Amino acid sequence: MTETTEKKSASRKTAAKSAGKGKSKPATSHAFEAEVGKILDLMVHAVYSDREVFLRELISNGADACEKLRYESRRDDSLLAGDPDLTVTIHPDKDAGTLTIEDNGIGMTGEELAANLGTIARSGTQAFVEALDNEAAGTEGGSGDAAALIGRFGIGFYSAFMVADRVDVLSRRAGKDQAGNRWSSDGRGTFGIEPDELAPARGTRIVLHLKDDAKDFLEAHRIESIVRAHSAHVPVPIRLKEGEVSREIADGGALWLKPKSELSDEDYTEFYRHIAGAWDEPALTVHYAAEGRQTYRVLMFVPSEKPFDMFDPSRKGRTRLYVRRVFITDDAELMPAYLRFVRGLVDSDDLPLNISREMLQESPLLTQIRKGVANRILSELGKLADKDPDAYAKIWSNFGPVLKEGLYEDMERRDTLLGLARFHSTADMEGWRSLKDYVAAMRENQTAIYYVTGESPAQAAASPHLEGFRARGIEVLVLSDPVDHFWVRMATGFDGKPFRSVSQGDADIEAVALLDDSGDDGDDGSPASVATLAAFVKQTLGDTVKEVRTSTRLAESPVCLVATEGALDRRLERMLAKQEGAPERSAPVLELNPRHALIRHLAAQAAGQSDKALLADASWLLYDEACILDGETPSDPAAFAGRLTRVLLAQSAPAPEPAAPTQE
Ligand SMILES: Nc1ncnc2c1ncn2[C@@H]1O[C@H](COP(=O)(O)OP(=O)(O)OP(=O)(O)O)[C@@H](O)[C@H]1O
Repeated sequence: MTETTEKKSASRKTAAKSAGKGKSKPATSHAFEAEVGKILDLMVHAVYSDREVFLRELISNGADACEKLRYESRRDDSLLAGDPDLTVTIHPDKDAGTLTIEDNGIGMTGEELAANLGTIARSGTQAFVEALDNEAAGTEGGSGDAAALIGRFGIGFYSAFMVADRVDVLSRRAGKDQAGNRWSSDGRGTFGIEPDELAPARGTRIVLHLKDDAKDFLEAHRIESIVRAHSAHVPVPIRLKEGEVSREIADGGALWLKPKSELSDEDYTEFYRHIAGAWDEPALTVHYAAEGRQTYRVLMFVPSEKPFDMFDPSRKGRTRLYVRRVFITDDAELMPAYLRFVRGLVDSDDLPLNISREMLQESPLLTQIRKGVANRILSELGKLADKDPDAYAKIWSNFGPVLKEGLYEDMERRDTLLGLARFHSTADMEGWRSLKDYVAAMRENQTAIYYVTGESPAQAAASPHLEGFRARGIEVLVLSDPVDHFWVRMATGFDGKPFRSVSQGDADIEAVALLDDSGDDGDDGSPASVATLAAFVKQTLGDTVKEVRTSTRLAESPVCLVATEGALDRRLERMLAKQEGAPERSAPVLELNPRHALIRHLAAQAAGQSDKALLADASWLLYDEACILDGETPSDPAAFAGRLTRVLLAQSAPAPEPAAPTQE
């Protein structure tokens, strides 16, 4: 169990326990969970122009409650007794100043009222509250940018407090002899629960005592237009009750059964918002019927904004499974974890209606559906990438880090996913390059797809390892998502070209011509003396480095560190070193740039009769410099400072008399 879920269920239990007590005493007051308090505070003080969204949220909850009852009634149809037509009814009462939203769905017991309407129900909510805290820190009263946050987050039941200064929830669980209860609150810190037989015979009645500035929500035309805009396609009919007369204002027809030609973008957007509990537009809509070995309909959406729970440790998706229009569960994990940001539903004609949620995991029919849907989503993403690269790039910037998890989790679809992957690269730091683009732009004699890793694109791009690649016009992919470290080690390549880190093994790029070789006089120092220097440096550094050698990957810097062939990437190693039980870090290779003035100068000294103690200091300084370029600090700052002082002193000393041996 993660920390959040642990906390959540603990607080749910406490709330449920105190509610249980509440039943024996007439009205008990309970404190809201701290996080709820924050959300409520936001709702009560909301200066949010779209506050009509509360109605969509309450209708959505009512419809969900009806769908849950429809599911349970398959095993026990007595649950529907006397009232089989599931509906959500909206009832404005101008005299009382109340707006009532009632459903005859599953209902809640007293315990459930306390647990569901006193604590945080959703996994993303914790992240929402954190985002809220950050906003509040920077804004007056926290309501300015908070409004934008409300818009990004499906706000749920608590949104009622945007328009009401008191909310009563009367509810009775479906089933024989269930007691009715009333939950009541002004949204300021506490709520009460008491037994109340005025609760509906089955389901939930939510009575909003509207604030003075929210009385326009009592107008029938206003309600109708909100329902048309936000709730026309919830899969349960909606009725409007004026006085004693009631009429249907939305028919509850399953939108996904309708042909695409009859549906507009607005219809899809509204339905997406209902099913995803979101407020953005879908960035991609996938709607189709599969016919063949089995028949099912699919309506899936890729959001245009990141859901708050995208990196929740549970990695669970929230797609819904229906069987012949009956909602079964949103926990069937229809999508592989790396597509968990996709929202929507599958409606199967062939699964048995009485399938239990437990049996779903083993169902071969469902396995087939899962496979078909994931393939289809990936192929639709691919089509979008071809047809509208900008729209696809937006999806990739939001969900690329999640999709990339598939590169090491889903071997079967790895090539498809590599085709969908986009990267920043040294050829285009802002935009997105595909591997196809990369391969097309490869230089003559280039044999591999090169990448550099770093904590940010800017940091990765500043790496000295890139110099030789830049000088040869070789494009390098910039990998800066934590997930990159994992897939890139396992990827076998793309289009027959292996992936290679620029900071690992032999750079292997000599065969690629320099873009501008006018500055290159072909003089690599004297190869013999650089080799002598390399041998001297290796002898001085001992086991600190595996090897010292001349480099092709450097152009401007004198030195750099690289990992040996087959070892872990140095950045990954450093990242892992912070964790417990990490493997010991392996000794790197120190590479010297034979064209660099400093290396040439030192090579000459190594070959001549110079002061070897000073050259040893310089050797260590070269190593320290390489560490610094690699983003690390010298491991022994005092020794580093000592060497630096001695070398600088020798530089500024007058004539090069035979130098006195330096004292260690
Ligand atoms: N009309 C209702 N009938 C039965 N249960 C309800 C009703 N309204 C709310 N609930 C319960 O209260 C919980 C919290 O509702 P809330 O709207 O805050 O979040 P949510 O509905 O879980 O989130 P989302 O809107 O994203 O599905 C629900 O999950 C549900 O269990």
